[in-house]
Amino acid sequence: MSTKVAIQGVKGSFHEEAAYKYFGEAIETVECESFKKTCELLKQGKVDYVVMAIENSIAGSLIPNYALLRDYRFPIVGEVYLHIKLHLMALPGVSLQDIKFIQSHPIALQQCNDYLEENPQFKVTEAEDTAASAQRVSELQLKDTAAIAPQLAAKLYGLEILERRIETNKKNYTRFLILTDKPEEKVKAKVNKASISFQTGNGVGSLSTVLRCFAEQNINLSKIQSMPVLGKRNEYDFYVDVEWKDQADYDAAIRQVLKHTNNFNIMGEYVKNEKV
Ligand SMILES: O=C(O)C(=O)C[C@]1(C(=O)O)C=C[C@@H](O)C=C1
Repeated sequence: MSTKVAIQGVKGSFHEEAAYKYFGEAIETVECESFKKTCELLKQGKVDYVVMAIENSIAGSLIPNYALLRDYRFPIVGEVYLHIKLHLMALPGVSLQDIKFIQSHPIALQQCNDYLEENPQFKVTEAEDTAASAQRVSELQLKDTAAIAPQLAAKLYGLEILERRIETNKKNYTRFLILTDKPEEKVKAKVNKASISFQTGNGVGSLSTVLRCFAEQNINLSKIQSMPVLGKRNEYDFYVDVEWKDQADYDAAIRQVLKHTNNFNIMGEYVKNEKV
């Protein structure tokens, strides 16, 4: 039986591309209409993994997904970075002059702001995800509508690319997390990154004391995100990603951090995705 991976969106979306990049193409991707649905399927044992976007280099963190990580507490077992390349696509035979409407995922639209501003003749509408907009153009045979989507979606839904690489910033990356409820035995020597959450007191220097523990052990902090603790004023959960070269440095830093934090949780230890 092939590995089942829940993705937000339909086949041909960046989530599917991220799943293929991490697992290879011999998997079965399971389409979900929301990130919450992907987590529910994992909880019910209907899939083996979830692929979840967590941040984009232009749009920033996907904050609601931090709440899902907090609520479902699935271990993070890996990460994938994708170079996001966006194309304008339409039915075969349709030319740019025929296009009146453009559809895509709101984040993808945001990433193509310059192109859309330079072409005010197009009426822009939001879709559930990039590939769903390509699927709709194809299924409804919309001759006046183009989708902004990845190349994979053009291939899958039989569309032709009218304009290539219309994203404003060509250095456009999205980071995805790989979640599961049955963590694999990782070869400890290879693991070099972790996602951790904790709370600190609301006092002078309490967060900097924790961060110093990492710095003193030569541990690189690659991301920090805070989320309010539900129902508690001025109290936050901090989510940090850390990277290391020497496992002993990481172990020592964690021993120190434990002395200065509450609700400390290692959400996952995994291999950093170096190749983008
Ligand atoms: O619409 C898609 O194809 C998605 O996979 C969603 C998504 C996102 O959630 O940010 C993924 C990567 C890109 O940044 C744009 C959209």
